[in-house]
Amino acid sequence: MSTENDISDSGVGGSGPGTARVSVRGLVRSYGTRRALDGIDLDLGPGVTGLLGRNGAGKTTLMRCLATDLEATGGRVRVLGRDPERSAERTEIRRRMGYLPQFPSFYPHFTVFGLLDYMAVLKELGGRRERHDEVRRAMREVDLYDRRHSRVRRLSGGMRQRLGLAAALLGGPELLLLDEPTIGLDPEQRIRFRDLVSELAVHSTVVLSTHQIEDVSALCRRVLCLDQGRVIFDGTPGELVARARGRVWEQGSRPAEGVTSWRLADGRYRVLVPEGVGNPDSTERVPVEPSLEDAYLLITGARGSVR
Ligand SMILES: Nc1ncnc2c1ncn2[C@@H]1O[C@H](COP(=O)(O)OP(=O)(O)OP(=O)(O)O)[C@@H](O)[C@H]1O
Repeated sequence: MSTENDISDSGVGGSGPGTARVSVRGLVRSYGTRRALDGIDLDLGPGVTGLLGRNGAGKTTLMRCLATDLEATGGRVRVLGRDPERSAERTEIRRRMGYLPQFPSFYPHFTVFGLLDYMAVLKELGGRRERHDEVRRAMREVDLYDRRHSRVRRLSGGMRQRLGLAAALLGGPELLLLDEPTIGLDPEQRIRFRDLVSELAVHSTVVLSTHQIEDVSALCRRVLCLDQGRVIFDGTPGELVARARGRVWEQGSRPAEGVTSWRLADGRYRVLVPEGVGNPDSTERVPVEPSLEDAYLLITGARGSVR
């Protein structure tokens, strides 16, 4: 019989409750009277899971609970087989996890190398030589090695984001929590990021909270959509897209209210028809294959014209 500690050490496994790196039951997190998370159940194994949801849906709150940065108000959380409410176990989780917060902040006067080395010390990564090797590896992974002597305050926004990612990668974490990691990255760096995360996710569990639907399409085997602190979809990107089939159209004129629509570059309109609403009334409408973004907008109940 496997125990929770076996799980964390196994390095492999699916996403059932017995083998999960992250296991959450009935998680509630409130801020005062506002319930940001309202009963989340979740088991995550290796691979990349995308976390989608509108602003305020609860994504960052969930990430912070998994990162041991916020305590749950109710429910049960296990990360890498450990209980974040127990001090010693919390420390062990932090040692074995990488976390890129939504708004990472750094000491501006440190150099890139100095800052990462400092974080590696806090993570208790090996002796001096091993630690420095690991810092160099992380800098190369995010293409910051040439900037290792630069002060943090002199880095561009995208470079700072990559610095945060390098910090999260230190020590080869079994669990990587990335909260909007590709904000500010140029297309070349974004591709590099996807390649890196995809490679890591062969053995690690990666949770990617993002508004960049293309990143989810490119990287995620599994997608969770949150709405008002609840999981409203849990499945593959393909299953999410399948739900939108027959509900996406293009037409020449702006549709009546009650559907989501926006004007395209060629002057036509893309129209998303939610369940329970009749199809568009235009005779020149054409059904089109939904994208993941269409499916996401439909499931989160976007309404009205997007201008
Ligand atoms: N520190 C806080 N104090 C009070 N309320 C908070 C706090 N942090 C978040 N909230 C509230 O909790 C809810 C969920 O916020 P959260 O930041 O988790 O959403 P999110 O899905 O990450 O949003 P975004 O996409 O805008 O980053 C929101 O209603 C938000 O206003």
